[in-house]
Amino acid sequence: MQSRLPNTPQAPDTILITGGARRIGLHCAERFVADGYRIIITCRQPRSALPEALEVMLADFSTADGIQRFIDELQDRAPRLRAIIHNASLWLDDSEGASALQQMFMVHMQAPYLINQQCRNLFVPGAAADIIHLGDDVTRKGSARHIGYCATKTGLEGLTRSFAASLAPAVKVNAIAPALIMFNPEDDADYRARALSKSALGIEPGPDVVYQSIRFLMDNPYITGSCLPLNGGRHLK
Ligand SMILES: NC(=O)C1=CN([C@@H]2O[C@H](COP(=O)(O)OP(=O)(O)OC[C@H]3O[C@@H](n4cnc5c(N)ncnc54)[C@H](OP(=O)(O)O)[C@@H]3O)[C@@H](O)[C@H]2O)C=CC1
Ligand SMILES: Nc1nc2c(c(=O)[nH]1)N=C([C@H](O)[C@@H](O)CO)CN2
Repeated sequence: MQSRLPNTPQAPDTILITGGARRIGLHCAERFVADGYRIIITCRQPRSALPEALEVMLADFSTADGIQRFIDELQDRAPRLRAIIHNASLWLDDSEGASALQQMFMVHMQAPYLINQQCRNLFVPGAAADIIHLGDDVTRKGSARHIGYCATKTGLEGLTRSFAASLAPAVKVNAIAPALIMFNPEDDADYRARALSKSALGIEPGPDVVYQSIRFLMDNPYITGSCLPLNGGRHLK
């Protein structure tokens, strides 16, 4: 169960997870619900099979107007936020060139930037507060196959350090830099074998390692401006 702060009549109880209707985000949302939190997730289109416990906000961060509409609706809801998890992401290669880079800039950088800037008031003064950015281990050395993706995830890691400095001590801001967490259904056997071989531990760990990392950062009062590697030892190979 979540730890209730003493002397805070209404402890913050809501966690926002962007892109939380599928895969890692949905897993984390379900784990937080089981731990007693209210969860708001965003997705671009209505989804019928989501757990009823999840509050769903439709949001498309591909345009400035879409980001601002989401922020305005979130302000109208005025949740008492315990944390914001910036999970939404596009993993595009460079075949679409500048169009893909622009789309990933919007999702990986402009949306977190504006949401962090405009929604800091939704955290409860004096209560624990966290912003967590989902980055990528690939920022450690670059990516020949996902140049635009890597650039925008690198920018997101830069936002981590800047917002950590800007929002301290009221809000901790950290990043998690995963490598392979979970494959996509279309990943073939050869791709899967090659991806597994890139790390020292050689496993597809599944989404709960991301949830565990998020909780570690939320539950630790003395970490901010950091980027937590979650890569199975890829840096050792
Ligand atoms: N899966 C892995 O192995 C790894 C994942 N990561 C990172 O972890 C996080 C979660 O990964 P994963 O679950 O695979 O992510 P997904 O590829 O499933 O992306 C998460 C969600 O982001 C949402 N999204 C995409 N574009 C937009 C947009 N324009 N506006 C709003 N939302 C958007 C989508 O939700 P919807 O379609 O419902 O709108 C999508 O399901 C990501 O940030 C990813 O980069 C890093 C390394 C490895
Ligand atoms: N938004 C996404 N980002 C990433 C994904 C994904 O499915 N969605 N997947 C990966 C890969 O697992 C990679 O880490 C290993 O091949 C990276 N980012």
